[in-house]
Formats: sequence, C-alpha cells, structure tokens
Amino acid sequence: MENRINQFVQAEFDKTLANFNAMAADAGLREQIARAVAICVEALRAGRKILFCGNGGSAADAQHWAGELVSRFYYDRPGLPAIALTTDTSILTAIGNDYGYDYTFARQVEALGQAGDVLVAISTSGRSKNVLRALDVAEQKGIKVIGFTGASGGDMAGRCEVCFKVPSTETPRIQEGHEFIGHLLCALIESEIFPR
Ligand SMILES: O=C(CO)[C@@H](O)[C@H](O)[C@H](O)[C@H](O)COP(=O)(O)O
Ligand SMILES: [Zn+2]
Repeated sequence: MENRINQFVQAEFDKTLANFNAMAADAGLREQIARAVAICVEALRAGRKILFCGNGGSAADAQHWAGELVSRFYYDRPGLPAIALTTDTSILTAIGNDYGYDYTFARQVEALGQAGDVLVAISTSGRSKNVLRALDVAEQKGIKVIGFTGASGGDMAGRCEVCFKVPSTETPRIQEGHEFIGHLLCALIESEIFPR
C-alpha cells in the first residue's frame, strides 16, 4: 500500500481513538447522558415527541436517530414519536424560498412543536443559524433542547438543557462522537420505556 495512504489512515485512527478515549474518561459525559435520557423519557411518557434538526452530516444524524426511535433500535417494541425536521423537501424548500434558509427548522418547530416536546439540535460548530433560530422558538414554546456540538459549543453553549460538547475541533471527529452518543441515547430510551 502507498505509504502516504497508510500514514493518513493511521493518523485518522489515532485522532478518532484519542477522541473516544477522552469521552470514555469523562464522568461528566455519563451524567449528561443520564440527564438527556431522563428528559426524553419524561417527554415520551407524557405523550410528547422528540424533534431533531441539523445540517449536512448532522441532518443525516437527525434522520438516523429519529428512524431508530420510530422503528426500533436493539429489539422489537412499539414505535416512539420522533420527527427529523430535515426530510421533507417541499417543506424545506417552501420555508427556504419564502422566509430564508435560516428559518428552515424554526418554522417547523413553530408548526409541529408543543410544550413538553424535546428538540435535539445538532451542529458541530454550534453556529448554524437555522439551528440557532430553532432554539429561539423552542425556548419560546417550552420545548427542552438537547444540543450536540464540538468542544466550544459555539453559540449553543449555555442555551441547552444538556449540551454534548464532543472534545474535538475537527468536524468529522465531532460527528463520530455525536453518532456514538446518539446511539447510546436511542438504546437507553428504548430500554427505559420498554424494559425487556
Ligand atoms: O458532514 C459534513 C462534514 O463531515 C458536512 O456535510 C457538514 O455537516 C456541513 O458542512 C454542515 O453544514 C456543517 O454545519 P454545522 O455542523 O457547523 O452546524
Ligand atoms: Zn444507528
């Protein structure tokens, strides 16, 4: 194999493993996970739902995790109410065209969100304007926000009930951390609400 490729792959493994080791050693992260699960379980038991938003790779996370709650994660059980605000191209293009891209999620939170719901807001920079505007509406409507960001938290820091700040400044590393934590949340929500 070409040496350049070999070195690149090794360096990527090193960064990813360092990122996951830092997360595994962080006791605060485990407490945050427990809090986020409790927030979601309380909402779902009260008949409320979970909304997800994010751009690019984070849009993929939003859809991925909503799918796991509505369908299944580890085992068969009734579906849980979750909606990714990233999937309906008619809604997204109408809002983008009529009001501007910054409003793509806020308008949907306004239309679909109810007090007691949970908004999972995913942004590696913590600075995507459409995600920040969704936070504005969530705050106005009494919707709790669980944030997923990078190390700094960007402009989402201090605006979320729980904010998972993956300890990296590199977008792919942050996204890998998000993916892992999102899977933990799906698994734990499933097993809390439908214990086997
Ligand atoms: O997946 C990736 C990079 O790994 C990209 O698509 C990335 O998600 C996009 O550039 C997003 O627009 C970044 O937005 P954000 O995470 O800063 O909110
Ligand atoms: Zn998954």
